Amino acid sequence: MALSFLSSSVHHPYSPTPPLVTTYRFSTTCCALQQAITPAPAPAPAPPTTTLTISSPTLPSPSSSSLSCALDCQHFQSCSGCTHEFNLHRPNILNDVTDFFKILGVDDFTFDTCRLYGWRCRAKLAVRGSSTNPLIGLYEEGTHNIVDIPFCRAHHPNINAAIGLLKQGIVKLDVEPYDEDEGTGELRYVQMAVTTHSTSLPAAERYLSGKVQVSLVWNSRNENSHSSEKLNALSNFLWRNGGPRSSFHLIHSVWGNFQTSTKNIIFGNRWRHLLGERDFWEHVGGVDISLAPSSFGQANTRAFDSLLRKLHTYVPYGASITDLYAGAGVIGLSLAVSRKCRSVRCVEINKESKLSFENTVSRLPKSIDSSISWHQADTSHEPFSWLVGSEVIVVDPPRKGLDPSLVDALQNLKSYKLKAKAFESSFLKDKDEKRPWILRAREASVQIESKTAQEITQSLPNTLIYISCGWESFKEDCRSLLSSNSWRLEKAHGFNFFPGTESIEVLAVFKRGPGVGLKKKKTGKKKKKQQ
Ligand SMILES: C[S@@+](CC[C@H](N)C(=O)[O-])C[C@H]1O[C@@H](n2cnc3c(N)ncnc32)[C@H](O)[C@@H]1O
Repeated sequence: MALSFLSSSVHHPYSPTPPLVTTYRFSTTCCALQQAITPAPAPAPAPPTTTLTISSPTLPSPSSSSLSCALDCQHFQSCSGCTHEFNLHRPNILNDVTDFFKILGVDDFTFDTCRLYGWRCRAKLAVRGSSTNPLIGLYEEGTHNIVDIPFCRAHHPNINAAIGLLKQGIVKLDVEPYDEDEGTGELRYVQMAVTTHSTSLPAAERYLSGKVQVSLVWNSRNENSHSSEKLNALSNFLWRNGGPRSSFHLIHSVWGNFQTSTKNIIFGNRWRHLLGERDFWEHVGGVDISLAPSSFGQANTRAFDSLLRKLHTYVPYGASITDLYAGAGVIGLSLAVSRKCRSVRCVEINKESKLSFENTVSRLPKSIDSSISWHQADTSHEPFSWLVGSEVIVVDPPRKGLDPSLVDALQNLKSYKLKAKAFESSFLKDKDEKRPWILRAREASVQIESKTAQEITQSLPNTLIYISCGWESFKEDCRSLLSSNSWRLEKAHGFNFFPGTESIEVLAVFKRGPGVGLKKKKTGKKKKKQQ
């Protein structure tokens, strides 16, 4: 087993002084290996619950793998971010996941353990405390107390460094952190997003040299309020000390977001670009993607890339696809390039993602000959209209899973189609087009036509690819889809998107048509041999 010293130990001047703990992580040749999980190995004996503190570095023996894949984070007891301290490469939930898929006939479920530390490239953190002692972190479980997490092991190391710099700025400029009880103070939250996309660096150095886009959530209506001078001063401080002219270039850009609501909503609707590059580029799934701070972005960039590459293998070349719950359309656009899709429709409720989608499209290879569209719409309204006309449907819903109306449409595709036909024949006599899926295609929020004329078909999808970050809701949706006999489950893969937690990301591939139901339990009776 190959082990490497934690490369994030490169000490940045704004990183807080690290504790005297030497840690190890498996290199990609060990924990990040793809494992076929059949059957699940017996759980490793529980290691002692003391932090692994080693004064002089010695490599742990291979038998201590549970310790080597330990979180080893001093914030573990108080911070609510991580729930598991050991065996980060194998979350406890995996046994349930493996069993679930096995019962449904998927024996070759795989699990990609991905990067175990420094994986989080996007973090939203509360800012509380005082201007002399700011606290930046997550809530303690079940409370509204903030736990300061300067040494978080999940954060990309440059997020921790940027937090260190931000704290210095708060103290120096006397910025008042938000007080939830009083509704007073200036800085409420900060979002840190890391881009690891600098092609001016050798590939091996890019990840750890990532630059941080800092979004400061300011407790005012807009940038004209009396406290915004301080926001600008804080932004300038970050730029002067962490921007391209500083001795350690750490900051990619600084944004302001304005929020005065007393509710538990992090962002307000108003965003202002303050300093640095406006566009934030990342490279995943074979494409350059642009992500505005207001758009959804996956937290684990590397794991998402692995998932996308696996997903590509399930989409036929030249297919027409619809990407539901699409965000900025990263999945759809990466398929447009890698699978040369004939058409790609992305559907997303958040209008803020539109600009990011358009930016990403602007960098797609010119050779792409695909009809591409992005629609700001609620998938739960008339979902059938988004299902018709594509061979492959990709769904990537939030943790709560698919909207019930979408599950219903997926379960009853054929009857919807019959209704649609009746609808169509009653209207096609009219010159005016009334079919909602055709009208929607025309009214796309963003539409890029293919160079080759594309026929709008009314075929039904044959493949459904479900990407899930919510295991419990996935199980429910999966059972509903299978129980309708409209879909069968063909493949499933897991990805360690959130090491240290009880969550994993699942990629499941369904094919249309009835499949084998739940495997019957063996009764122990031998079947008579057929003569
Ligand atoms: C887990 S994210 C996936 C985003 C995108 N697939 C990606 O990987 O970047 C779920 C997305 O679904 C969107 N969403 C939530 N409810 C929706 C709905 N009813 N209709 C359309 N989109 C929705 C959210 O705004 C969010 O962007």
